[in-house]
Amino acid sequence: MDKMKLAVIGGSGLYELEALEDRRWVSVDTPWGAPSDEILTGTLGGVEMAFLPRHGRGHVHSPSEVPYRANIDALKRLGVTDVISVSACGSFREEMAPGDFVIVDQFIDHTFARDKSFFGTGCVAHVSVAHPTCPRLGDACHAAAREAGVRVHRGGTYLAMEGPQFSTMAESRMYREAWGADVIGMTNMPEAKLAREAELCYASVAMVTDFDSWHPDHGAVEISDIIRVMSGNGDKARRMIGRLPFLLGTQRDRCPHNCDRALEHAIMTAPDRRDPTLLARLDAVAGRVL
Ligand SMILES: CSC[C@H]1O[C@H](OP(=O)(O)O)[C@H](O)[C@@H]1O
Ligand SMILES: Nc1ncnc2[nH]cnc12
Repeated sequence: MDKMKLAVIGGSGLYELEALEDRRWVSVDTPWGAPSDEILTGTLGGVEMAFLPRHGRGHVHSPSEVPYRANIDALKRLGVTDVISVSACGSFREEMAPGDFVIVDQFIDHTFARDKSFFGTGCVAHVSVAHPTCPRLGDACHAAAREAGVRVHRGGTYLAMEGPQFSTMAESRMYREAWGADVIGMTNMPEAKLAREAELCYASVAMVTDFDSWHPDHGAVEISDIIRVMSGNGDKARRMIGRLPFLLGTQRDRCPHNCDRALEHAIMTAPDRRDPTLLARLDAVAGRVL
């Protein structure tokens, strides 16, 4: 058994976790630059926690400019084992209404202007993201949301778009009808891919704020509507997070889905052809296998 250290990455509307005890905002340097903000460390129900506001306090980073690699590296460097992403999203399904939570289990990565891997020339690696979220952590989020009295859906496909503009109506209909997406947001990719490369269990809780722009009765998505729903969603997220320590406990078994062994056979570059400079940058993320 290892010690559980749980991180929450807070999205739009979630910039603080007031309930953390022994709280301290810490600055973490990474070889990939600075994370979105300092990281709040502390405990909740006896479980070690870290909280990182994805857009920074005051919402300073746009979705394309969030330093995704630095964020995941910094959490790994702090000893985090499990990451819960909490995000605002639009919905493509009538039954996934504003105020509902969706425990995402699949992604369509439609982003194109972001660094998507820790690896590259001098150390090439290919991890599997066929199942990009951790079912064990997703189950805990589902149970926690239910215990918190939230209407929650287990499973859904999240379309990650580049943004920052919302979709056109034609795009919205295509994502929904032709691509089969259930919800849409701008941030969970490459975050989920990077968490897998860093051998972290990753679950995504998408909090519905709107029906994007496909719905005949709801018109086009407007930021004012999103902000109105967001604060209620933030309160629900805090209640859900408050239940997690009791469901997860202070110790963890190895991940039964091998999230924490994702790099086991992933590195292709021959040991004698590896670039020492890149290897040094990979110390936290891939130190276990290098
Ligand atoms: C505030 S609406 C658009 C914005 O909200 C979502 O952010 P996050 O995923 O961090 O909660 C969405 O992805 C966009 O970045
Ligand atoms: N409709 C939408 N599209 C993209 N990101 C969102 N975040 C919240 N609602 C969204």
